[in-house]
Amino acid sequence: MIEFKDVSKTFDAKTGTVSAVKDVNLVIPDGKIYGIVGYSGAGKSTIIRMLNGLEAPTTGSVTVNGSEISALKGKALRDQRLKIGMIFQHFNLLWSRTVLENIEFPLEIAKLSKAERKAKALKLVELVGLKGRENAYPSELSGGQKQRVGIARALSNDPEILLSDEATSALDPQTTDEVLDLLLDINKKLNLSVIVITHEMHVIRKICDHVAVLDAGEIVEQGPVLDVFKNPKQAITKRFVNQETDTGSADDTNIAVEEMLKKYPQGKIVKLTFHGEQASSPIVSETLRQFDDIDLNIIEGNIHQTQEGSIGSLYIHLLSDNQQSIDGTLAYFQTLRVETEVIERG
Ligand SMILES: Nc1ncnc2c1ncn2[C@@H]1O[C@H](COP(=O)(O)OP(=O)(O)OP(=O)(O)O)[C@@H](O)[C@H]1O
Repeated sequence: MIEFKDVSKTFDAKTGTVSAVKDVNLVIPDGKIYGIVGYSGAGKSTIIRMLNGLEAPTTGSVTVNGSEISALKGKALRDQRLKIGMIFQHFNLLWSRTVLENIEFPLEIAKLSKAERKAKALKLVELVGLKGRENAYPSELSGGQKQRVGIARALSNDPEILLSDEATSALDPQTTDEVLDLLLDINKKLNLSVIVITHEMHVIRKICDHVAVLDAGEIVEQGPVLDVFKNPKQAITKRFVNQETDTGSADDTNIAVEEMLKKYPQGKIVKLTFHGEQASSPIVSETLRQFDDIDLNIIEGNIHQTQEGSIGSLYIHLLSDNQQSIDGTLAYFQTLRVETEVIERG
């Protein structure tokens, strides 16, 4: 288990004191995939650096399986670092070495014999789906293949934790999904804890069990991924969730909503968010059967899968001469346990 307890980190810069991480509390259980999402400058790198002992917290403690990282020195710290494998946005491969040699590199440092290194690296090549490419150089590989090498290398010392630092940010959407599927597969096969640092909610939604939202050094919201998607509380979390649940761009949606509001100023635009079984229930037709003086236009909708089930969102326009029916419809959605948000002109 990884625990950040009341962790703050400040830096003394020329411009004054920078508060990079503020009073962070996190508990990451073994074997889970835990996401930390934040925009640039939110403090993600500082959190990683405190986890692998490159920075010490100014106050508070970071412990991994009971040992406090900032108290470790010399060999104990080096041994602890071996328990954390890392993968990076730009892969950090050695360009003059083949796939196999890259994977063997940490094992050379760990002073394994040539035969042991090779046997282990070959197993890892197979695990990450690169069989047949052992002797290729990084320049001969696609981005997704390079990241597979990065993953195999990160696993070579049998770490307890895999730390993914924006590992899919340089990849196209399809390759991103392939690499995420591989991380999921490795998490299950090796029962490894995976910490995913990202600015992309898609990555969180697709593989994480739990998410913490980091904003200006603070964790402003955290919880199981489905809960956070269903009911984001903070404005920044809503922005992250909307990255994922809106089908068009935020601008397209805003334009469509503005047009609808202009066209039917007396109606209401409502965003419905539904999950699990509701995502496949005929909610719209059930609602229309209940209220015969309601007209309902669908503006746009979508559905996505998370590790805990599906989640969908639907923008609708409700129109009626009878305000009570509109209120009744909104209340009816709530009885169906659909999250509703009335969109007002921004
Ligand atoms: N060594 C340092 N000295 C001074 N300020 C620092 C130092 N390291 C980080 N900071 C500041 O702390 C804040 C958090 O930085 P950090 O690199 O952790 O964010 P991040 O979320 O990883 O951003 P990015 O995704 O852009 O790397 C920023 O304001 C940054 O300028």
